[in-house]
Amino acid sequence: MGGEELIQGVIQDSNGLEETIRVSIRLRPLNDKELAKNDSSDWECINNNSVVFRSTLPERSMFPQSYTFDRVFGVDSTTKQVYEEGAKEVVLSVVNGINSTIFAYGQTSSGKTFTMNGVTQYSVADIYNYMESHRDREFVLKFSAIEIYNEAVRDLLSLENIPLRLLDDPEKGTVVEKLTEETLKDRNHLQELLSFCEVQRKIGETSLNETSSRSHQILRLTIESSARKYKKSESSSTLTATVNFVDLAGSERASQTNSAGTRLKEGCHINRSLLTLGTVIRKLSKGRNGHIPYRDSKLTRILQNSLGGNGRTAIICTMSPARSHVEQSRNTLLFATCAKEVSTNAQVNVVVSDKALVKQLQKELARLESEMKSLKPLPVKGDSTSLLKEKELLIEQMDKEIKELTRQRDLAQYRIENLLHSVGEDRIFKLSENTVQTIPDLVDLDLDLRSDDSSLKTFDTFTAHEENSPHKIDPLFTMSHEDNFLLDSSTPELAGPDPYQDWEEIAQRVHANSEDGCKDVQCIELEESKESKESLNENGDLTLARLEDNEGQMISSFGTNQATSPQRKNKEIITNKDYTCDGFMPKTAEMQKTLNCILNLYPSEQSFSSIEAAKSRFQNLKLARSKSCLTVLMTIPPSTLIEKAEEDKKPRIVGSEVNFSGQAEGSRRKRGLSCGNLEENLDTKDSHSVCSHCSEAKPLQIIDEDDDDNTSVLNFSTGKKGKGKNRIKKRSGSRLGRVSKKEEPKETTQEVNMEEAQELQAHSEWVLEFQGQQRDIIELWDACNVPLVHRSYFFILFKGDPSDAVYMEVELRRLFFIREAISRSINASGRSDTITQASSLKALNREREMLARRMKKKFSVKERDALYQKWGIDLKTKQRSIQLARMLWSRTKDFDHIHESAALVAKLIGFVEPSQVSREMFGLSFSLQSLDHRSFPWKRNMSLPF
Ligand SMILES: Nc1ncnc2c1ncn2[C@@H]1O[C@H](COP(=O)(O)OP(=O)(O)OP(=O)(O)O)[C@@H](O)[C@H]1O
Repeated sequence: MGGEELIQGVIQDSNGLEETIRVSIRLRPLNDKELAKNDSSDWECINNNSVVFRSTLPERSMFPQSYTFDRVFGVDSTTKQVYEEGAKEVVLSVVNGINSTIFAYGQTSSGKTFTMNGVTQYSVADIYNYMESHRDREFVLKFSAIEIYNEAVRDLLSLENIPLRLLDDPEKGTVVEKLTEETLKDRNHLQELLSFCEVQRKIGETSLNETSSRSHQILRLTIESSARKYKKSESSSTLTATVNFVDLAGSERASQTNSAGTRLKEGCHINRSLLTLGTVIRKLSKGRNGHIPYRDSKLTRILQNSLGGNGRTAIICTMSPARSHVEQSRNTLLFATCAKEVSTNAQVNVVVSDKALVKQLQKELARLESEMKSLKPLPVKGDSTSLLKEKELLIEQMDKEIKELTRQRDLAQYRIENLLHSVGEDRIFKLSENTVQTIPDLVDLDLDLRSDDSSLKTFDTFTAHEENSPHKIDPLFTMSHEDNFLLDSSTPELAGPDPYQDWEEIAQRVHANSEDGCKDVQCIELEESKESKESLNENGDLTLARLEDNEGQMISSFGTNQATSPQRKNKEIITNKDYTCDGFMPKTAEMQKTLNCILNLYPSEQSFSSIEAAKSRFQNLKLARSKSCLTVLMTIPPSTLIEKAEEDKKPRIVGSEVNFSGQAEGSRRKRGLSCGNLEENLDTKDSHSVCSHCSEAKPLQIIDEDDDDNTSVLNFSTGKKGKGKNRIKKRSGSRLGRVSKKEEPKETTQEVNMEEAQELQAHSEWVLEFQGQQRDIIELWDACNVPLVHRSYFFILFKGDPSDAVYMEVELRRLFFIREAISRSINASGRSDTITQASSLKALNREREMLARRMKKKFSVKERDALYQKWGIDLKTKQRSIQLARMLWSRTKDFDHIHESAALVAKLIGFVEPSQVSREMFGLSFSLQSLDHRSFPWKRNMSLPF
């Protein structure tokens, strides 16, 4: 074999030859001993394929047992026949590149060695004959021989008796490590080696003093054949195959050997290999499913390819015909029967030359490269690691964010709860304020039943609420709620539950109804809006007409700190509508219309159907509560004022009239506005009697004021520290007049004078107190940025009547509270130097809006309707309450939340007990129980216009 054509690999033909193991039976002749013992044969080969057991015993002779195999050789058969018909075909497959194996299986001294030696010789002869007959091809023969004894592998070509290890080769399967493999030079060389192996085996057996083979012998002849090449550049394929000649040890069982000690151990090992061989054959005979225990013995492991694998196999089972060996013979036949069923898949093993292999490998490499290009590159380990770390960091960061957001959410929820809580308190407070400012408009209508006690109770309730509230109100939010009413002069936003889906429809109906009632008033108002300016310019001192100073300029210092500077009041004009006379006028007019509507809505039998009736009653009743409020109610309609003023061009008796006309005459003297004055001015018919109240208390001297003493609505509402002394003096006069009118005649003039003196003294003290409170309130309005609307309302309603004390007190308390809250807020921010009050209030407004939005979302329509039903408010009541609230709101624009107002009205007028008004309804933090109905005694007697 040339060195340039090294065998690099074996390629098996995919189209293998599947066949079963060729099984032959050979009966040896009776040997001399057997013949001597007349150990006659019970076996008869009836044909070339069957052997029959015929017992010589009469009782068994009738039941012959027949065994059929590929070939059965009788005692007369020669080894050549056995080889030719039982092994040659299989053996010579090796020259065609197919592995082959010839087994000799049988009991001891059955003729295995005898037969196998002959078969090997014939095979070698035939192989060489084949080689010689195929000169066009080159053949390489290699020979190796091993012996397996006691599961030890021995190299028969080696003189050293060293056990060899078995190795697993991926291509060749199990190989014997360091096995001598002789390349045969010629057939003689092979014969010498065969002889040597025989000697080696016999030497071993001789050492054991045994005549029979106790070991397995495997002679292996490998043949590489290739087409003979004529040019060095030519490449050719090579066929390579191995033929194994296996002479097994005797198959008898250990028990049958009657051996012990070494013999027993030997027998066990022999049996181990033979038993494993039998198991493998038996399993293979049933198919290749399941585990085949090739590795359970050295024999089966080495012959794995020959047993049901890539190769052709022939088994020659030798048997003794002696009757004494019947059982062993039967076992041999059973093994042969199983082996007959085993199929193999012989394939041609093509050895590719290095060049062909390189070429083939290059082709394969190109194909693989093409496939790799079409595949996406897998991520490198380093990249995937960094990516993993990146994602872990991201997850960690997201976890942190989630925790932070969760914390913020909890904090926000807590804050919102506090807000709602505080809003509830504030809302009640605000409602209380509304009650003070708006409901009193209704309250004042019920002149018969009002008392100082009721108002005081109301005030007490509010005070107690503020002082005894179990809730700690956050100043910041409290302030924001406060300013919800105080700081926002715009039309209040409908926040919170809005149960009035049919609002517009209802409103239109109500509006129509109310407009009917207010038609006259509105008509007058239209006239008034036009005439009032003229009259203002002409007269200048009516309640709502005092909008310009002596030079005719608008006073524009509402709601600003500048308002406290009298020097600037006539010089600056604020263009903002809400803070100018133009902005103030409609609001005041709206309020006035509302009040008029309320008056008109009351039935005549309740003495409130007409202003005249009310005025008449007023003149005859003792004003126990806010006289100024009532007076405003009775005198606010400017048209009426104007009408009365125009009608009474004639000189007035009272000092105010004198002053009025005096101003018309160009005098710079002005008069303070007081309820009494207005009342007196308006009531032309009864002017004398009313004025007599004032005149009794020296009204003429007191009412007259200096030119600079501006105590008009604008001055008061804008926070100007007007000299209210004269006005208060005038009030004291009214008070005195009222008192004197209601009092019974005194028994003596002295007692009367004493009482009057005491009362005068008390009233003087109140006047001073009121004046001080007024100054404080004005300052606080500025400090708290109280809108003009509120200032105006307050001014109109409370003008120094002793019964106004509670309202003054409430206003002061609230303003103090707001100012303190603002201060705390600014201080809490730590940036008092940079954060202005305005910015703080702006922030609070934002919070208020946020809160309002939240409240707005609180209930759905269905939920609200369900609540109405739950609270026993039927649709009619609901609509009526809505009507009233709508009317009030549309006129005054002073309700922050119309729905709340409506509900409050509905509750307080007696449809439902106030105690049933829950926080759910108003979005308040606690029940309106604090607004105990005793605080609103008017409701028991008040009849609503529906
Ligand atoms: N077909 C045969 N014709 C004539 N003699 C035979 C035949 N077969 C075997 N013998 C003889 O029988 C004897 C035993 O044969 P052999 O040694 O081959 O048996 P064996 O099966 O190999 O026994 P062991 O397993 O103990 O080696 C030998 O003397 C052999 O010459």
